[in-house]
Amino acid sequence: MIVFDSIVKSYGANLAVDKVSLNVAAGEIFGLVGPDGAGKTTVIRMLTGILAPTSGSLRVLEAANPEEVKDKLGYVPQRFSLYGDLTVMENIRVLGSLYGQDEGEIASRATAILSFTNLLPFKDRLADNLSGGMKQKLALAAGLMHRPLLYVLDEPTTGVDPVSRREFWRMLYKLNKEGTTVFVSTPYMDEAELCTRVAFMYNGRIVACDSPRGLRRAYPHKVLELATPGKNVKQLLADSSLLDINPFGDKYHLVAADADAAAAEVRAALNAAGVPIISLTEIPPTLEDVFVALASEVA
Ligand SMILES: Nc1ncnc2c1ncn2[C@@H]1O[C@H](COP(=O)(O)OP(=O)(O)OP(=O)(O)O)[C@@H](O)[C@H]1O
Repeated sequence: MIVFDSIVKSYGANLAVDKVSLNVAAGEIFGLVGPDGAGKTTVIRMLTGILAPTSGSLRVLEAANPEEVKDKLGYVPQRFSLYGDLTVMENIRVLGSLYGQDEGEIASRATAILSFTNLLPFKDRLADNLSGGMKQKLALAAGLMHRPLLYVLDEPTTGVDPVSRREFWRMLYKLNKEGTTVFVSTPYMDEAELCTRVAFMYNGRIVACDSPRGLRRAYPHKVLELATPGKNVKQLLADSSLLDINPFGDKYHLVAADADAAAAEVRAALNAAGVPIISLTEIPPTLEDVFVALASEVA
């Protein structure tokens, strides 16, 4: 459905996308995951035909130029602009008419989509008066007016509260079950977990691409989760054999080659400093652990 072959995009001397190759099959929820500035938006702009690559070749829905398959492609850009002074229903209808749909088609499709996105009760509300989460849902709804085969979303949940994010993902799943392939970029690792496959992007490059389970399985280290009220953990463990120490919410993830040996070392160092340990246990690596390790390998 999507093939990127050694795609490069540079802005002058700035190499935004560096030899990216991707292969996305029909039916996937494919996640492009990476921090701000990694190059995700640039990839998506090439995928949707807004930007042309500097070099390399791509195919989207069998076409070498995504412009040719625009009618089968839905796109929600990072900064989706709604008409604040129009209602929810009016916003949707405007988009329908942009796609050249006739009045009857627009009316029935708009109602179906607003019902799908749970926005029907708010159809007469001005877009300006929607909450952040509802605005995102309206953006999602708008991109569905023409029943896309491939749905491309650029960081659709950035700045949205966790409950709305979950609901948004439930809708993506529902859409996917109905046969739409989803390509979504996100900076959030919990969202990466929800994808069928994930490409990790860092500094313009894809540093790994696999299912969330496959990515975790390939992780070469052990992770210990440490809960402690101590504040200077990094300093206290600076001379240990730990490979990395990363704050993780109100805990720490300690990366080690040998979990048992590292646990003994950590207990000894914190005990010696009089720092209490609330818990210290080996846990399976999270995708964030995997990404941090991959990013430091290529940095
Ligand atoms: N029009 C442009 N001109 C020059 N440099 C650009 C342009 N657009 C993007 N860049 C640069 O290309 C790199 C990748 O940017 P891109 O927006 O694709 O990243 P991103 O992963 O989507 O991050 P963000 O979430 O911040 O948008 C960055 O270094 C950015 O500054």
